[in-house]
Amino acid sequence: MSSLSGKIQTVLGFIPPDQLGYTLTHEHLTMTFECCYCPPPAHQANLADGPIVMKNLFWVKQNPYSNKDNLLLNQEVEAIKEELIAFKATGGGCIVENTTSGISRDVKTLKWLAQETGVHIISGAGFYIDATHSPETRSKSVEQLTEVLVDEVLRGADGTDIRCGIIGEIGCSWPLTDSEKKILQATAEAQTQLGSPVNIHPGRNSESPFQIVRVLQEAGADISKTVMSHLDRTIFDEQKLLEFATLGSYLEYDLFGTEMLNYQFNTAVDMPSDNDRIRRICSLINEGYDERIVISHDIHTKNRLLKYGGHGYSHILNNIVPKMLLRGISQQSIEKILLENPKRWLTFK
Ligand SMILES: CC(=O)NCCS(=O)(=O)O
Repeated sequence: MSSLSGKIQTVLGFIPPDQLGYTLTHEHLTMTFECCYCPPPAHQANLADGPIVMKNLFWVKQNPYSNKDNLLLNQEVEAIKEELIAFKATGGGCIVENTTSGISRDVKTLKWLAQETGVHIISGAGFYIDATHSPETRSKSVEQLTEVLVDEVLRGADGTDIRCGIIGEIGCSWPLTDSEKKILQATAEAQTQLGSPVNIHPGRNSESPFQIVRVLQEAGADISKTVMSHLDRTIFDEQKLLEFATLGSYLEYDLFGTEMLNYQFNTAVDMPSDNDRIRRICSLINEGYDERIVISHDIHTKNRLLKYGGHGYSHILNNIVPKMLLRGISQQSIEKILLENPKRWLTFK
């Protein structure tokens, strides 16, 4: 049993699990996303540079990864502080901040935001996708990577004493790279030592979550304490989703608020709408999985903030929960999805 057993670790220290409150399990409050910049087509090249303004807002919403300014969420600390104050006033309690090494994790700013707003913030240990791995990260053995993860949870991240309360989001591509596989193996080992919650970012292929679970299981991970993120853009076939659900991870629908014609990272995919997400969640509940579902917005670009006409961090509490109730999801299931499941996941074993 680890020294963290029974505790939840925020950037301000431990909290008793009962103090958590309604929790968004996958957000970003400060990060950069230049690693995933997608140049616009030649006839729209002028839209890549320059700020977000009313005139280009719809285009940015449809092409969020093609405007360079939009990728710098780290420039919006004041706007995000205001949003977190509103999130708390709406009944929100906690935000799990999934920014890992490679996309500019900034635990000092997370600590400041937690102090200023009273929202519990939980920071993530580990590494984003291969494209962001440094030569030093690539050269590490599984044992050395495990040490990094354990250190970020037990001692602090990025040269500070601010400790991470989950491992993740651990970035995986499709196909999985050697460096990502080593990090998954290290994640399993660190999870075994710490009893920690884990969050995984799968590659954009419906086989990716299955492959990741296999790698984690072979390395001894506890899948029941692992969240599989971004299922909304990853598994579309209902039978396949139910097959995945039997593997025992938490099932995360975390792109609430994202509605777009073309999904730039995989144009073969039609990005679901919020109504599609709610329908999927209804069917998972009907199949008996309400104790495994968690939800979030995964805000990672500026255009999704209220300041830029976006849905903001309170969209789920303000708009999605009422729509879920309207579609027959019970208040009891909502309490599980927003409170009980996150609490169980976030409490160290
Ligand atoms: C920050 C991050 O990885 N967000 C996920 C974007 S994706 O389109 O679902 O891959």
